[in-house]
Amino acid sequence: MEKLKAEKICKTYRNGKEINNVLKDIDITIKEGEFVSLLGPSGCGKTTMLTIMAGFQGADSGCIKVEDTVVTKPGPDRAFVFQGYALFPWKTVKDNILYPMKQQKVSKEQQEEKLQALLKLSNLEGKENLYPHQLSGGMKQRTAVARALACQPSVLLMDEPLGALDYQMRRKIQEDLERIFMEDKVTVVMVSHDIEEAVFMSDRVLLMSTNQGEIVENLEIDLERPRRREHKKYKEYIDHLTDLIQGADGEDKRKEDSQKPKLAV
Ligand SMILES: Nc1ncnc2c1ncn2[C@@H]1O[C@H](COP(=O)(O)OP(=O)(O)OP(=O)(O)O)[C@@H](O)[C@H]1O
Repeated sequence: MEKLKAEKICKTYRNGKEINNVLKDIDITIKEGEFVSLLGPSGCGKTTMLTIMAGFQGADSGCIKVEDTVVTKPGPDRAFVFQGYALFPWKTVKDNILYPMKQQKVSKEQQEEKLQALLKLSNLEGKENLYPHQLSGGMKQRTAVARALACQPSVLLMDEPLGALDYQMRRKIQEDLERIFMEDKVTVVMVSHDIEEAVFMSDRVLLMSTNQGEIVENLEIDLERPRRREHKKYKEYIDHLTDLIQGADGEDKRKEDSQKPKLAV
């Protein structure tokens, strides 16, 4: 079943006289329960696409649909995890996770039930009364994901969710998040510029180019979960995407790309 659809999304930013055509006619379809990464070089429009999906800003033309409902503004059907986590520093782990449920006027009983399930799922049991400054980067990240899942969103949108973590911690949290999403089965769109992370986490990787956000590769990651980094195919996927990104850096390749028909994915 189709969960989220971006249809012919166009977005141009204007700074004074300067015009920046960031996205042109971008089509993306994401299935229920699918984990899709938007990968690409800095400035290619990944975050712009994600914030349009979230309803934080509108497209100039085209539309976003979640289960056939057109997105016009942010809503509880789409949870967003920001790069810096955006936890409330004055609230404990527990109160951060409860916050969206209170906003949604979920009953006290259900709040408690969901809280316990999320603490367990996110491996945060025993940490519920700590404040964000008392947590490690990984715990903050898991709290942010638990809070995002609290309202059972249709779609989870994550912008470079592990960007603030060091290499070792990133790998550990990738595995934690994989386990969470294997259980929760939420539909996820993640922005990343880390090729390995995109391959590890995703069912499908969409590679965007700086040529108006054009999607130059739609790569299904056909590997069983939990993923194994030593798998031969895992390395092949990474090498394939690395080659494409390095190739796309060349001006000639970009010109060639712009003449190819667009991928609708
Ligand atoms: N609010 C804005 N006003 C004007 N220009 C913007 C705005 N937001 C983004 N841009 C420009 O649009 C282009 C795409 O930005 P975007 O943040 O979507 O890229 P990105 O692929 O997410 O980059 P990165 O990986 O570096 O975060 C960039 O050239 C950026 O400078």
